[in-house]
Amino acid sequence: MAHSLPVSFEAKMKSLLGDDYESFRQSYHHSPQAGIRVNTLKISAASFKEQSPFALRPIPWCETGFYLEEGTRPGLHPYYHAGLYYIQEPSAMAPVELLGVEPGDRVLDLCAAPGGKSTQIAAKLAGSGHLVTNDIHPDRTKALAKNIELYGVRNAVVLNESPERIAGAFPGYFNKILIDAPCSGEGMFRKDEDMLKHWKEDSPLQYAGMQRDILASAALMLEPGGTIVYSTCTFSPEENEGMIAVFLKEHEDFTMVSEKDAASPWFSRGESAWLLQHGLPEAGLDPVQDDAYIAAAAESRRIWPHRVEGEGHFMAVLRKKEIPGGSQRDDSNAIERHLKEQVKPKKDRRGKKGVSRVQSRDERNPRGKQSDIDGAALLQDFIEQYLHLDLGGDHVIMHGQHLYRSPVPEERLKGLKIVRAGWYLGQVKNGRFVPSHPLAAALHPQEASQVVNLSSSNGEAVRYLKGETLEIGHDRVKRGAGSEVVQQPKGYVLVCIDGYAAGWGKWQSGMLKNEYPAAWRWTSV
Ligand SMILES: C[S@@+](CC[C@H](N)C(=O)[O-])C[C@H]1O[C@@H](n2cnc3c(N)ncnc32)[C@H](O)[C@@H]1O
Repeated sequence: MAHSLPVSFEAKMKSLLGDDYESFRQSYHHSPQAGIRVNTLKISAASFKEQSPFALRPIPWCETGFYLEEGTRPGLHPYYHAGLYYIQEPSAMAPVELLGVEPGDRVLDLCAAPGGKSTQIAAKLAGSGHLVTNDIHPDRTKALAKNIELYGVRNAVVLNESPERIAGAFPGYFNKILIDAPCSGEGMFRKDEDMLKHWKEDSPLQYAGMQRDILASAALMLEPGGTIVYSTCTFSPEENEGMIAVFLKEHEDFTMVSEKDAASPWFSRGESAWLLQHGLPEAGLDPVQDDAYIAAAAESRRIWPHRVEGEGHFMAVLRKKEIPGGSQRDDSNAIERHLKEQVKPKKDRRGKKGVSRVQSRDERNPRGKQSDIDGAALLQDFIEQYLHLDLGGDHVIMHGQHLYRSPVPEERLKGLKIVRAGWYLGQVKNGRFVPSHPLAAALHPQEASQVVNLSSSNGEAVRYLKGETLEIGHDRVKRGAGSEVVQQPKGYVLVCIDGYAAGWGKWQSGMLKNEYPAAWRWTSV
């Protein structure tokens, strides 16, 4: 499709790209490539490849990412609802690959909705360490929270905050931070008509102000030796190399990292020389005095739609210098000590392994309700009856009647707008623990005492996802670990699709009552 582009955008790109402009312009005659990224919290990329309902072609910069053939509709398969993959534009998979996330890391995704990169980070954490994921727009955090839950992430906190306020609560705390910045979106013109419609000649400079503030807050939250990846989906030098040059000038304790992807043939280098044409005075940079910062900014990476199969993207990897001979997390150690004093783990009131006494907001309130305090016991009863799971009791917290397993001490989140305090486990209702859908979505079948498996290929899974009650014989209610039939099944069963958790059902006398949440239901015919 040959998009018509804003005249001033075309003129600017022509002046920047020179001889390369024609092939750049030609790329707008091709459709954008669709992609999916396999959710390795649920299935390995190798296993998914074997059972994939779609033809897959590897995306070179992301081991778990695949191109789809044109016309494929991955959102219309039960595997999507079982959280086996995330539908993601191929270039958008690159920034997290550069962040180098490893299990055990403390990661912040500052501009995260709807959660493509957060789910990718969570997959790399593989349940160890934690993710704080945030977006400033309240509506967009709903989609973010839903995706975190659909993908079975157990170790993420979802916030709806400004970066400055998060910085107040987490100084020097994270070792990896992703800033997938709000931007003028020039790289998405081919894929998203809205970006094209909203673009104005001064959009880059408007976004640049925002980006500068976000980067400054992120710098405060990074521990020495830690890494920030800054990415945009736009071409303008003002929001890219210019932003990085200014950041380096204002943060002498940071350096550019270039070696990580030096050998990546699909990424191009940044273009510092462009700053001489666009954005230097506005950014407060002097071409002579600041030449070292301007040159360093070229160590960034660009993805060009006319050079690879993907939309336009920019990425820079920044490292905070280590403190020679010093503790690398001085700040946060002090805060940690302070928090430990405030939140001493209390003795397990039931004396059992599993859920210890719940940290309840109301518990610290002398007028707290008795029902809240019973939350730990009710949850523990549920776990004993239905699950094989050790939640690590100190982390279970209660907000009102709702129980979460939080990966960060609750005190740390005080005063922040919390969308999800962690893995949402369920709620206390009429004196019972009612398990949540996110609890089911993040379980592995072997962690459930009763499992019913539905097939994706005979219509049964779709009927479940539509909210129907299903006839399921006793012989199909199995123990999660193995294929043994449960002798006297009763109550909650984990409903799986081809062996992957999709939600709850309640089994009784050959009928599976549907517990799939109404808001999540399959609505297509
Ligand atoms: C490029 S999108 C993020 C896409 C997301 N990383 C993903 O992979 O799905 C940028 C996001 O930044 C959010 N945003 C805008 N200004 C922000 C700010 N000052 N602080 C945090 N987030 C902000 C927007 O609401 C938007 O969701």
